[in-house]
Amino acid sequence: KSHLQAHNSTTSYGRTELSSSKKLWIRQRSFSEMEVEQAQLEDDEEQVEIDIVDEASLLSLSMKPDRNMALLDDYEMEELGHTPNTHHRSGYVAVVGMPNVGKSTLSNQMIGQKISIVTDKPQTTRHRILGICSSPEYQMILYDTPGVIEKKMHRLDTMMMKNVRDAAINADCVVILVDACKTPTNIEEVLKEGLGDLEKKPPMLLVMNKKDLIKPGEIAKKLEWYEKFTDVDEVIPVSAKYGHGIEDVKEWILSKLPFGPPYYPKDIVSEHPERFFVSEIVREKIFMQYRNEVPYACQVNVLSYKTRPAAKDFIQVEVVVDKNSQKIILIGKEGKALKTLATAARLDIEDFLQKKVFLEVEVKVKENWRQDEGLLKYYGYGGQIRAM
Ligand SMILES: Nc1nc2c(ncn2[C@@H]2O[C@H](COP(=O)(O)OP(=O)(O)OP(=O)(O)O)[C@@H](O)[C@H]2O)c(=O)[nH]1
Repeated sequence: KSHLQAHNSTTSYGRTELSSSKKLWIRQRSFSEMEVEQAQLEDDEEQVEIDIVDEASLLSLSMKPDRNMALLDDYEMEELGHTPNTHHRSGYVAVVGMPNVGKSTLSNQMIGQKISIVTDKPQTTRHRILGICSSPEYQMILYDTPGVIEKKMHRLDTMMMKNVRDAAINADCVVILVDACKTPTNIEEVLKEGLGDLEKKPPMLLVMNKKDLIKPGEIAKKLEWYEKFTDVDEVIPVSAKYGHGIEDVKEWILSKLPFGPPYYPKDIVSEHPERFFVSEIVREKIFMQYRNEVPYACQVNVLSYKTRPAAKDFIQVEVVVDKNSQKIILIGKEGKALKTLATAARLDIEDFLQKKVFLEVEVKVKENWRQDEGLLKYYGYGGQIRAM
């Protein structure tokens, strides 16, 4: 038997191990009772394991799997009802663009599920969110790259930049997002940051987002400008927020993807563990509730996530900040601010997971975490995320 170890299961989420590449990923699967018990036992030992975890158990989000080492073997295909189809297309799509242009909104619309956080503050997407958009005929693996950053203030920013580059190198095509409200400018800078000095550029689509905010005449003029002064293969105006033009974007991407079997089972929407979404939701709420530099100084870690068949899931989260003054702000008078944050986050997490949870949020000070390369890697900024 090949790459996947099959689990027989009945409820909730499970893990599948790719024994050949030692990759762990989550998919909608279920556990037998014995597995639930075992998972609970493992959970109790989790804290210890985190410290000794080796490189092999990290998910590499930028790695494009080799087709020959297909993730799905014949057994899986059969189980998922996927019959070999020579017209099936699949591939990797890098979404690049300046901060706040709507990359997360576009990805979420394409996948039809809220998977990356959307706020009106720039640079909130730190990790690359890998969303998977599937239909019986295709599978698009979307890289929602972090916002391209101009000022390199922290080591964190440099590591984010590297992630952006890796994303484009692996892509079968690139979607460059620009804000339709802004005066057209050369996209060379964004491209250079995104693609680096690639010899052979993948097919490129320029998506002019937020078209709902400008007049039709202006759209036409800007569209013409981009067609004339950039070397992208096509320009499509869309309104990601209102879902206009999304199908056209999908159609263009589809035409650029190579023929081939799916990389992942069709029921997967993302390669990230659920706990990653939990921390992203908490981060989103921090951005919504606090001002100035506070949200940018926060790192959210999920310390423990226990699934309990007979009770609410128990989730323990820590928010790491640079300074004590930030901690005081986060907690607020008599802990009121933190309570508001935790409630808002819990409601959204419950909505996302479709079940009730118990959420515990704690604030910790770790001076200068944003300059500490070791800590940053540990938090997953090296283009990898810890699989737990
Ligand atoms: N009017 C309008 N607003 C939009 C549209 N698409 C996105 N927005 C808004 O623009 C803001 C930024 O959207 P995001 O999707 O977070 O942008 P992003 O490019 O992922 O941002 P970073 O994480 O900073 O890279 C949010 O307030 C969105 O609601 C659109 O089509 N029309």
